[in-house]
Amino acid sequence: MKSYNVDQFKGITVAMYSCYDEKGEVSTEAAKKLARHYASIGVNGLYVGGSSGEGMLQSVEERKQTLEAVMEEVGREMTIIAHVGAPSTRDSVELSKHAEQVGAHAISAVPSIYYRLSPQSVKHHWQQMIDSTSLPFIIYHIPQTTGFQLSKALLTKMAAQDKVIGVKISAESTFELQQFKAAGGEDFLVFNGPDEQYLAGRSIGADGGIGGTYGVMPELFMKIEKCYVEGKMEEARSWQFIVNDLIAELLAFPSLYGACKAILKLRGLDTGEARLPFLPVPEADMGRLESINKKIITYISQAQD
Ligand SMILES: CC(=O)N[C@H](C=O)[C@@H](O)[C@H](O)[C@H](O)CO
Ligand SMILES: CC(=O)C(=O)O
Repeated sequence: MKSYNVDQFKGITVAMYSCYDEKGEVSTEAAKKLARHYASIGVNGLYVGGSSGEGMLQSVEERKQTLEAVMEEVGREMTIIAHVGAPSTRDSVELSKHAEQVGAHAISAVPSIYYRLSPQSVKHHWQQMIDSTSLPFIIYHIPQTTGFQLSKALLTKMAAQDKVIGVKISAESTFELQQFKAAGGEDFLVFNGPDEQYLAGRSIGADGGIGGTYGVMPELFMKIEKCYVEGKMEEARSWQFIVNDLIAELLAFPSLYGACKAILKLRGLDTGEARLPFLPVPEADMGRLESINKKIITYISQAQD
């Protein structure tokens, strides 16, 4: 049994999008407003500075500022996971210590990126972060972007530590998800990564999900979760299909993050543009984006009926 309260991480965790001002600088004001918005609709947790949060495109200082703003605003009401992974172990450890100082509930990290690393190097990289704080640690497995294939053997070794409470798995294999859950044991948390497979992941053993597109429609993922918990599988499935059609439309823009952030802006939640190399929504596509936004809003109101 883990000595940490793992239940607080279950359910829907929004991977927060980056928050910038009109000049492209980190905006703590926008981060607070966005975090407050999620708290107000009853989202369980936030994942800060991950893929959707563009942590890899930000300086260590910018990442600290963002996390501090989120903690200040909602740290007492929501479960906050700080993504502290950076290419260098040094920066990752600095971010880990900072996350503990400001009261985050857990730290999480991808393997170091760019270099092709041995499993021993990745294990050591993660271990330095783990040993630098008393916070629980969540592995972030996203091989399609990092290139690192986390083996069941390494996962099992990591999960044996009390502090390693879970893995967020963004690989699209639900087989791998199930195998990781089995390897980690009953109270080892597995978070579904691909939003398109939330229900599939949940059905095969995931304890909850952490996702980027949740950010523009958390209510719909909360609805899928509710239907699943109540055993209404057909209804859960029909909501997942609705969500998937929306995600397919969002993926057709030059950048998914750019499109989602533009949707938030249409709703009065201005988080600035995604940072380059992520492209903004082309002017010519704004009409299409507006109609997707309207569709999402309609579904959200139906989900709440
Ligand atoms: C690479 C990436 O951003 N992955 C996210 C987290 O796993 C997902 O939430 C996706 O954004 C989502 O599933 C859309 O494909
Ligand atoms: C964790 C995740 O889904 C993201 O960072 O986008």
